Amino acid sequence: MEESDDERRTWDENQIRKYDIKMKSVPKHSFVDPIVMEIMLEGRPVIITDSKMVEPAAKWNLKYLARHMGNTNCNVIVSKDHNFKYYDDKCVQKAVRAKFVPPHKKVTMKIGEFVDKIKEMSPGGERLYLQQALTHSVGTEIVKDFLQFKWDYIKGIQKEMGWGSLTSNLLLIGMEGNVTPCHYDEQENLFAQVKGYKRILLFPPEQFECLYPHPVWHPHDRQSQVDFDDPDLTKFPKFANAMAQEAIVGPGDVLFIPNYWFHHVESLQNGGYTVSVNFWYKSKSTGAVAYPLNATQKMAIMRNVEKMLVDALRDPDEVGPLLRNLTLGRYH
Ligand SMILES: CC1(C)c2ccccc2-c2ccc(C[C@@H](CC(=O)O)C(=O)C(=O)O)cc21
Ligand SMILES: [Zn+2]
Repeated sequence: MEESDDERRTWDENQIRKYDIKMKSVPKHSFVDPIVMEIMLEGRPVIITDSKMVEPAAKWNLKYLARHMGNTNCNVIVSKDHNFKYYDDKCVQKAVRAKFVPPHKKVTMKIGEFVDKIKEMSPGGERLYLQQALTHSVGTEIVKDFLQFKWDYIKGIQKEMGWGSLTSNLLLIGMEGNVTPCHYDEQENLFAQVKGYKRILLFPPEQFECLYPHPVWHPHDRQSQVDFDDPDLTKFPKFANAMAQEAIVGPGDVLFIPNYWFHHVESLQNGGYTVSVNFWYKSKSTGAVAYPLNATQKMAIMRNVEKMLVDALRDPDEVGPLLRNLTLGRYH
């Protein structure tokens, strides 16, 4: 497609994927409104408008990025369909590796090649998703823009929220219609939308039981097993009770995705390519644990139990039977 500066000023319903999920809207407020920090301090998502947090990135269109990131070898995910279901090939135990079929492949390419490929995207053809950590190596102009982000505002949030260090910023360039299926991360996330529109469905940790994440030792650790395009309500009956909080973000919007909150992310269909920059932070150290524990702490406990069991049993296939023997008929 031609580099059109008159990018879509807005979006419409038929660009949104239709899922059979009950949903309500994520609150949206200007960065000057004190309610933004109130909502964030409650550990709830909020869309922050007009912050100009990553304003210097507004000029990051494909032409500009190709010109200033030309020599960077970028990580690009190639998928045969619209889903980009993250997997971690490092933790794949050999037993599991044999059965695991990676849903996409990871390649590196120069951004110029990436730009040419997404221009020739054919419907039903393979899709690309560039995700590149923003480090000093992406080129001096890009680094210059990055240093001109509103770091005083960003650091103000980090301090008030008591977060740990900024662990990484990912530059994400997605093709229209790309989907990152429902998953959670173990970090706080300030998700800045730079170009194009994305729709995010968020679910609180309390809905863990409705979203059935893969076992911790599985390559798809942290990802929901439920296929939103075709949910199997026999295997995952509680998915019918899931209630999403929907956020549609466009250029200049920043979405707070709290630690351990499940999120499904889609680049709107027929909306052109999208550019996002995320800011992942280590979460606040739990410190003195208050009882009753909250859902996030219980998810962390469940992760530790699974890790301990797979270490103790060695064979991942023995974890299920042992947990069933432990709980069925005894704990309910
Ligand atoms: C799917 C993809 C490209 C990927 C493949 C393989 C390994 C890692 C990742 C990865 C990590 C983060 C995102 C950004 C975002 C989702 C979105 O914007 O699409 C999101 O989930 C977040 O900011 O937390 C996207 C990806
Ligand atoms: Zn994520």
